[in-house]
Amino acid sequence: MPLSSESIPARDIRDRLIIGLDLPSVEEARAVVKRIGDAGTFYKIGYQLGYAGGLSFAEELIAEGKKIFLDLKLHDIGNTVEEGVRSVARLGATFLTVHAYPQTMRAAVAGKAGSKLKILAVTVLTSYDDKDLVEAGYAPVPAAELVAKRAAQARDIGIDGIVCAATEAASVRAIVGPERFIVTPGIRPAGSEAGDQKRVVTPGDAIRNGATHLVVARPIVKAADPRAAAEAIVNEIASVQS
Ligand SMILES: O=C(O)c1cc(=O)[nH]c(=O)n1[C@@H]1O[C@H](COP(=O)(O)O)[C@@H](O)[C@H]1O
Repeated sequence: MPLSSESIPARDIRDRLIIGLDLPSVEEARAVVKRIGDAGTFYKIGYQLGYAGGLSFAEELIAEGKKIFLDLKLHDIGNTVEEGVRSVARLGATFLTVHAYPQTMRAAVAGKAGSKLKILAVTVLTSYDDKDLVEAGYAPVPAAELVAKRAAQARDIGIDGIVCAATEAASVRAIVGPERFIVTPGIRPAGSEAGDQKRVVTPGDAIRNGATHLVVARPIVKAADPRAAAEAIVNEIASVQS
């Protein structure tokens, strides 16, 4: 069963919104986190901030009681991924992404052994549609089909959760079973700009489709009032039965 907003306490509903700190410096990220205050409990740090001091900042936020998703999207030879994941596991983050290639996923599962870190497998990026897959060298395959194949492989390898577009969350749930996390970026509140995202869904529909967590960056961190933008999404999550 997907998480139900009726059966989980309010703090856990806030945890279902992961705010992407896609910002150029720790100073700017710290200022945004301060403005969001207790409306934000779970933050994602990816390439932009991660390569600009963001890993130390992640440890700072963890020490303050926030949850951290390190979106490093690892993909390399098995030994490098395994040792990299082992290093990340020591930081105390909650989630880490790897690309959903079987070798990479197996190495990540080995590297996190004995830690609390949860590995999320990125299936097909939400900025890709079927045409982009062909351009990248794949034989014509609908993105949803490739997502399903990779989700099944992730399940068989013992990955903790799947990153996919919320358009595929319901079919992924049927594949991975009731326990795994389904984390969906490409979320756009009604009326907001899609930007480079192609498979976009509103917060409410993503939860209805079975997402356990929503990843939202620009619609919050670039908003005139980031706290209000985060609160509005949390309220939308809370209003939906899933
Ligand atoms: O792994 C991710 O978080 C991710 C996977 C994916 O398929 N699509 C995707 O957009 N993301 C990340 O989710 C965030 C979405 O940002 P916004 O489009 O600004 O909300 C970015 O930080 C992306 O790096």
